Amino acid sequence: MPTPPPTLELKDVQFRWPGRAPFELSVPKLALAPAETVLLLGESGSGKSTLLSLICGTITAQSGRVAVAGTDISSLSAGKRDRFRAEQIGLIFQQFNLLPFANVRDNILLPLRFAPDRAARVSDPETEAETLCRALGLPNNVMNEQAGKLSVGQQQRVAAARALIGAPPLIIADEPTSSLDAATQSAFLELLFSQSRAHRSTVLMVSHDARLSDQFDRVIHMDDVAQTDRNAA
Ligand SMILES: Nc1ncnc2c1ncn2[C@@H]1O[C@H](COP(=O)(O)OP(=O)(O)OP(=O)(O)O)[C@@H](O)[C@H]1O
Repeated sequence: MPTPPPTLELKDVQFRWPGRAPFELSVPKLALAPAETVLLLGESGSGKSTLLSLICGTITAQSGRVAVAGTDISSLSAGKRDRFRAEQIGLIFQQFNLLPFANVRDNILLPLRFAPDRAARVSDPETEAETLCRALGLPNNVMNEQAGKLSVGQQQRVAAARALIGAPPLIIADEPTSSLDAATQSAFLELLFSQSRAHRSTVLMVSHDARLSDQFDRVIHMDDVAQTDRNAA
């Protein structure tokens, strides 16, 4: 069988933050396969967030290729990039970024509003949101609860459901477990992976915490994928 194209591919990427203390990041090669779960480890300041921003297309590289699901993000206009991100990438942030006054249902369904193709994959959004809540271990009847009133662990699961709905090819998680104890972290990852595998979504998670390594298919370190220069001229 032919090898499927990578869900994420970076090739000869060069990016430089401008300013008085410029920071340059270069990534010669990085590829993630469909349904792979990858932990990206790195020290503070090593450029993890910069790399995630390049992958999400919120910043663009000066040169090189950053392709998600086969499309080079730099080939898209800024407006098209926003829609592309909503279609192709499920995001779980460190602070979850839920709308605190909106209910769980509206939080989970939010990305579908900006991503018609992703929405089209969900025949019954309400039922799909409920199914994800159940699979992620949220209590029954949580859909009408105000998101800001849930526990931190529950909010994290709502954020995961929001990222997973409509099965985007790539899930990006930026330190989503840093505020949780080890047992809760591990249980959350189990749930996230069982759902991402069911949808064949690739997961790229960034962390400082090497103790999570065993749960992932592959662990990569910033030092191994990227060269950085803090004094780039
Ligand atoms: N918006 C920006 N403008 C200019 N420089 C920036 C910007 N964002 C980050 N940098 C610089 O890029 C470098 C890498 O920062 P980045 O946030 O990517 O690292 P990180 O590995 O995610 O760190 P942490 O784990 O502490 O979040 C730092 O030197 C930082 O000062």
